[in-house]
Amino acid sequence: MLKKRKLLVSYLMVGYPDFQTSLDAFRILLEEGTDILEVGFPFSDPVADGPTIQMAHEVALKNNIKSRDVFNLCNILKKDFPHVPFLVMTYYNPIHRIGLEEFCRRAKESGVDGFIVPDLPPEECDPLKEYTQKHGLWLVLLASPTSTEKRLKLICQKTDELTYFVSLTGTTGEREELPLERLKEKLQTYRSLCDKKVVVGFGVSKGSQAKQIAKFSDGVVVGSALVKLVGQKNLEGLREKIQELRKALI
Ligand SMILES: O=P(O)(O)OC[C@@H](O)[C@@H](O)c1c[nH]c2ccccc12
Repeated sequence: MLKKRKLLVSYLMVGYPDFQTSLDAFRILLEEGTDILEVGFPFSDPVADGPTIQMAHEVALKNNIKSRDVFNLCNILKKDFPHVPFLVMTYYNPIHRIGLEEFCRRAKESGVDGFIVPDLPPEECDPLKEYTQKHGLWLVLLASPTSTEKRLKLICQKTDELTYFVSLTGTTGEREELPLERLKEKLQTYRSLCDKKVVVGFGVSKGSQAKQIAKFSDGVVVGSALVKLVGQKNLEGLREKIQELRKALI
């Protein structure tokens, strides 16, 4: 299902700054050649997120965005973009609260292809994986520069289709400088252990950064830079940003 070119994974939050604007914005990501859509699910305690995305969680919750809205948005967009994988990015708590099987069932029904759950460690993913497998959903796991070799092997074994490699320790958010040399080494280690695809996220906001990272990975994830533009209701700027990133990954 994944294209051969370098992958552009784009993240936005459902319901930020309001449901309709987020729907229009997700559509722009798809129209401009996003390879994997990362669909943000609002949560009250988003510990891995920096200020830009924290604010998006907060506003979406104030807008009373619920799981029903997240799945509804996926359902609407999937009809027009059936070949793009949709990954719901959510903390574990909402999945647990709704129920693992129920969450998977409703996701599948809405055209969702899988999940990224940043606070679910590989050692603890089996209960959820039982149901993702049953429903044919991916569970994409995260690796970080501090993951040990033993852990990287486990992540590779458990993750579906691709690995989300976090570029740095810390929270999401744009960065002027990324630790590219260290990242390159870490990715070389991971790729010697694992032949699944690897995309790199955290801190990427510019075409030039995406281009450099794509030299030693299968693609990049971009979140905060896009969320910021949507928060300003700057959808033309969003379209230009995606075009810039897409072009850098040719
Ligand atoms: O915002 P950034 O730095 O561009 O990073 C991508 C990120 O936003 C997205 O993948 C994401 C949003 N929330 C998360 C929580 C944990 C890990 C990753 C994420």
